[in-house]
Amino acid sequence: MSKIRVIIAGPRGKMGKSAVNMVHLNEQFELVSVLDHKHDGKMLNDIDGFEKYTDIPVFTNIEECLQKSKADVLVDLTTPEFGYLHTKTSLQYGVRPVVGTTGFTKTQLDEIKQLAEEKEIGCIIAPNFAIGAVLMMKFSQMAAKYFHNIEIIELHHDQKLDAPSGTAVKTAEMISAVRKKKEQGHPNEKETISGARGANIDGMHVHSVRLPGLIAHQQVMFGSEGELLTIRHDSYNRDSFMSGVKLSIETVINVSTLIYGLENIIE
Ligand SMILES: NC(=O)C1=CN([C@@H]2O[C@H](COP(=O)(O)OP(=O)(O)OC[C@H]3O[C@@H](n4cnc5c(N)ncnc54)[C@H](OP(=O)(O)O)[C@@H]3O)[C@@H](O)[C@H]2O)C=CC1
Ligand SMILES: O=C(O)C1=N[C@H](C(=O)O)C[C@H](O)C1
Repeated sequence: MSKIRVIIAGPRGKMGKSAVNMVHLNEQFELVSVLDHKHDGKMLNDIDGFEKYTDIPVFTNIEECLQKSKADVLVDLTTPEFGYLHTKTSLQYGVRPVVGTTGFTKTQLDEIKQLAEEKEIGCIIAPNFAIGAVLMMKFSQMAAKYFHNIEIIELHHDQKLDAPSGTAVKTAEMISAVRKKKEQGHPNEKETISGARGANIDGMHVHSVRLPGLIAHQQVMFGSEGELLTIRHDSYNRDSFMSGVKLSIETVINVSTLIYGLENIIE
């Protein structure tokens, strides 16, 4: 069976490094190139820390990268702005995107869905690749059928660009699909300092903590008369996300539409 040819966008990043390693170690994948806006004309093994990866060109331009790489899949682990551009361009060139980058708007997600359907090309956007995090979201959705009073606290490292996290937004969306509509808190509650109650997604409040030392953590709190249920997930390193990236690369090859969230492909 021929190998799945993979491009990684953002190889020097925290996630990109782990993804380069995972693809390199996996016999069914071949890393054919990387997209890195700061290393024009070099090979990957010219970049500090990547010496062992030989014969892999580095492109700075997404179109040139897609034209020359003859890839099946582009894995994007960059920033919300560039991740969106890379995803759309990749679909336009018939290369299937697997997107871990978070911070896309609803309108951007709708555009990507429409483009994937027009082109009949698979695309997976996963706000969280960690299997435990996907279970945390599914368990929260189950609990929300019984507990309607919910607050979400997400905690991340202080280099994160987007808030709230993609995982928190996805969790709130999954809960909203089953929860009776409700505005959390007292009907007359008033913030004396703006932002005190966090972001509001469909009446649920989402609180974003940013501290050095953290990686990626979330707890969903369900309050009821005389009891509190807390569902929590912690990622302690970026390798926790790699089984989900691997599964997404294997899956995206066989689908022809947008899949938003790993809960849609995990049995
Ligand atoms: N779905 C999931 O499970 C997970 C998703 N994420 C998401 O993945 C994304 C990356 O996270 P993380 O690795 O922590 O972030 P980092 O900041 O460590 O890495 C991002 C990398 O992308 C590079 N980059 C920026 N713009 C471009 C561009 N135009 N072309 C190519 N490379 C570019 C950056 O380079 P430079 O710094 O030189 O600008 C940097 O090396 C974020 O959106 C994050 O939220 C993170 C963890 C898990
Ligand atoms: O930036 C991160 O680190 C992470 N981003 C994703 C998100 O926004 O949910 C996934 C995970 O939480 C780590």
